Amino acid sequence: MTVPPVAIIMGSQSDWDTMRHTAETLDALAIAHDTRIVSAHRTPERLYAFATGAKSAGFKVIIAGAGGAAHLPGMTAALTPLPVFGVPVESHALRGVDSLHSIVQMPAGIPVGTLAIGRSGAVNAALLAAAVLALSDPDLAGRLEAWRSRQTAAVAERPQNPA
Ligand SMILES: Nc1c(C(=O)O)ncn1[C@@H]1O[C@H](COP(=O)(O)O)[C@@H](O)[C@H]1O
Repeated sequence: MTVPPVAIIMGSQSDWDTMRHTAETLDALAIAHDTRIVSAHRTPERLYAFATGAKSAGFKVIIAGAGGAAHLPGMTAALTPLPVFGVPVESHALRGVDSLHSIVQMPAGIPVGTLAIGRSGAVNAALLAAAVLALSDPDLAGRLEAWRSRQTAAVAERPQNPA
């Protein structure tokens, strides 16, 4: 079985509402991906097995979404040499600021590329993964360029119903 280039992992089923935007953006770029629930807190052995085996399995980039005390992206980065992008999921109590701070403040030596809180971060994690993969995939580079051109063309010059 061929392993897709991107793994999307998330701490809980409840993160899917955010992380589905990563999956949808990768779909729009025809980038195959795998989605899994992996939690540093609740399923530490699953995390260890996944992260230590991810590179040899054939994954190229890992996108990790988590909320609250969001240790998942950092712990994943500690266990693999692959690039890890972290998406702070918006939490109820602190609106995702806790998630953001947990993911972004990594100690020097173990990087996590941290995106914005919520949907924007989930979309941009996919685009960043696409940009990395496009460095060695000219077809994907073309698809990414076309995606951005469509986005530009979709922005109206004037707002509808201006106040
Ligand atoms: N931050 C983490 C980790 C982790 O970092 O390992 N595992 C679960 N969680 C987060 O807990 C939040 C609440 O989870 P539940 O909705 O299941 O209670 C989720 O946003 C999840 O990412």
